[in-house]
Amino acid sequence: MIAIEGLCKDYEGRRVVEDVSLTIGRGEIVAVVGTSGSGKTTLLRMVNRLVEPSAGRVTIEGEDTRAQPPHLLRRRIGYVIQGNGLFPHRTVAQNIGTVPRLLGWDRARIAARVKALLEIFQLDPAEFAGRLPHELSGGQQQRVGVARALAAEPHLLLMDEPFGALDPIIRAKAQEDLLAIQKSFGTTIMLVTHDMDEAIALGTRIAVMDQGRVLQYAPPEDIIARPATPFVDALLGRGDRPFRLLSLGHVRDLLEPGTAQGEPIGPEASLREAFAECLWSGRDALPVIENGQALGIVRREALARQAGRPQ
Ligand SMILES: Nc1ncnc2c1ncn2[C@@H]1O[C@H](COP(=O)(O)OP(=O)(O)OP(=O)(O)O)[C@@H](O)[C@H]1O
Repeated sequence: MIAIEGLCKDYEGRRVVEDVSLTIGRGEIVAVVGTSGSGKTTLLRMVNRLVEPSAGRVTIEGEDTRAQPPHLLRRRIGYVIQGNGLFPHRTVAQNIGTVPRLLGWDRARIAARVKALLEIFQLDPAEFAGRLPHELSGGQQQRVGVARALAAEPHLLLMDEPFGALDPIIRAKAQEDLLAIQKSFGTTIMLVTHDMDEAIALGTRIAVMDQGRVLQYAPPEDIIARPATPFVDALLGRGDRPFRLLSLGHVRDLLEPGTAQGEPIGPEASLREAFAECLWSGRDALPVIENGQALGIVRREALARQAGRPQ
């Protein structure tokens, strides 16, 4: 568990992070959202001591982060920034192997880890290991950046707008990959994002910041259903709330017996996608099919009900 206790940061007498306390459970993904300048990056960087707090403390599994020199602390914590921050004159393999090398892993172990990570991120090692960052697309660079951060198997991964520069399709894929990796490694993730949809899609909990303070720290469904302040409400966007709520659920949740006509949908598709498909195709129900087998239907009326404010 990570405990952030009464964390503050002052720059030239101005407080930019004000008394932030949060606990992050093992394996959680905490998304930090808020307006520009609200202190998100500063908060994140105080966790790995790229920024030293003015007051308060951070503990990881009960150990104060000040118990060891910052450069040693940072070898245990993955860090990914927008635009990936890869070393331009080092190959993909050398970039990914950076922290394991610093930790003194032997060559064979590093090579095996680099190969495994490239495969996880669907980059053929034979083709990509020897390339320089500028020989990759933006999306590939971003994947290498995440692979590098995960190389030494950190328990904690800090991510600052990691997908901000990606187009919507690559971004959705990168988010999917991150969720899959998080599931298989059990990594705890703290992620700063401007994008409320991203926070809702990825976060087990969301911390909403404004002017250095955390206004609400709760699971996405609570933030949507019960925003703590008018600011949180405004950040969510009133017009989008029903759809954001739907994006949290899956077709499997509203599956009913029956048959329906037309293009089917899979049980793992989001309720938002199913509702959009009903509206777009003018159908009252969609057939739900998995691996060629009919499972039942999902009805527009049930989807519309699900989009209403929870009681
Ligand atoms: N090194 C610094 N010296 C002085 N002021 C700073 C420094 N770093 C950040 N700030 C100020 O602290 C405030 C919070 O900045 P921070 O980068 O944490 O915000 P943010 O929420 O991440 O913003 P954005 O979403 O635009 O990246 C801003 O007003 C910024 O100008």
